[in-house]
Amino acid sequence: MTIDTLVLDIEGTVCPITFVKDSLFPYFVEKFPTFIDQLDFPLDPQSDDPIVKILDQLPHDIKESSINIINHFKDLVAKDVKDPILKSLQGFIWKAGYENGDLKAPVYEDSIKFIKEYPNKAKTQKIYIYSSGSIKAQILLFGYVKDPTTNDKSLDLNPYLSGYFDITTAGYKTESESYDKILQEIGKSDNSKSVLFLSDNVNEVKAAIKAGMQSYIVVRPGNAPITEQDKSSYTVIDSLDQLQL
Ligand SMILES: CSCCC(=O)C(=O)COP(=O)(O)O
Ligand SMILES: [Mg+2]
Repeated sequence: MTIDTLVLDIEGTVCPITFVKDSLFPYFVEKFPTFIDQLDFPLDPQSDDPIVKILDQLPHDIKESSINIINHFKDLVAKDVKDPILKSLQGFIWKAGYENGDLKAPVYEDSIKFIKEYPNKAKTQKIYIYSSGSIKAQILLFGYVKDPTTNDKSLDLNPYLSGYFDITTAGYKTESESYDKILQEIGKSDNSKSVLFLSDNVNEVKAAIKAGMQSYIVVRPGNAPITEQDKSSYTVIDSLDQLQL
C-alpha cells in the first residue's frame, strides 16, 4: 500500500541525541531550580500559575518543599525517565531559552528538506510528530530550528506539520496501543499500512509494526547501536533522503 502519512520521532531521528542530552536537559537542570525557589510553599492548588499547576500533580511528600521537588526532577533527568510531569515542566523552561536565543534546534538538513517538501497542498500527504517530549516542547523545537544556511536566523517548521502526539495524548512509545490510538486519531485505522513511523528506537519500531503501521529504524551518529539481527529484520535508513515515497 502507498505511504501517504509520516509519523516522526524527534530525538535520534530528525534531531541529534546530543542536542537533547547535552543542550536541552542540562539547560533545564540549570534553570528550573530558580523557578521553583520563587514559589510559595505549601503550593496553592487553586493557583493559576502554570508551573504550580504542573507541580500540584506530584505526590505530597515531593511537592511539600522546593528541595524535594528539585532533587526529584534532577533524578528523573539523570535517569532519562519519560515522566509526563517532568516533560510538561521542561516545556515551560525551554520556552524561555528558545525565546531569548539560548536554544536553537539542530534538525538534520535532510529532515528540514523532507518536512518542507513532503506535505502537499491537497493535504493527501501529511507529517505528524510523536515524541516523549511534551507537545509544547515539540512545537517549540520545530518553531526554533537552526537555519543551516545562516547562523543568526531560525526556521519555523510547524506550518508543515499536521499534528503532534506525546505520552499524555497517545501513551508510551514502546506500547503498540499508543500507535493504535494515533491511527484512530488521524483517521487511519483502516489504512494503517499507509502510515510510516520513523524512529531510532527498535522497541518503538516494533510497537508501531505490531499496530499495523510500516516502520523503519533511523540510524544517526551517536544513536544507540542496533544489532545485526535488527539490521536484517527491519528497514534501516540513515537519512530521510533515502525515503522513496
Ligand atoms: C521534544 S524535544 C525533547 C525531547 C525529549 O524530551 C525526549 O524525551 C525525546 O524523546 P523522543 O521520543 O523524541 O526520542
Ligand atoms: Mg527517539
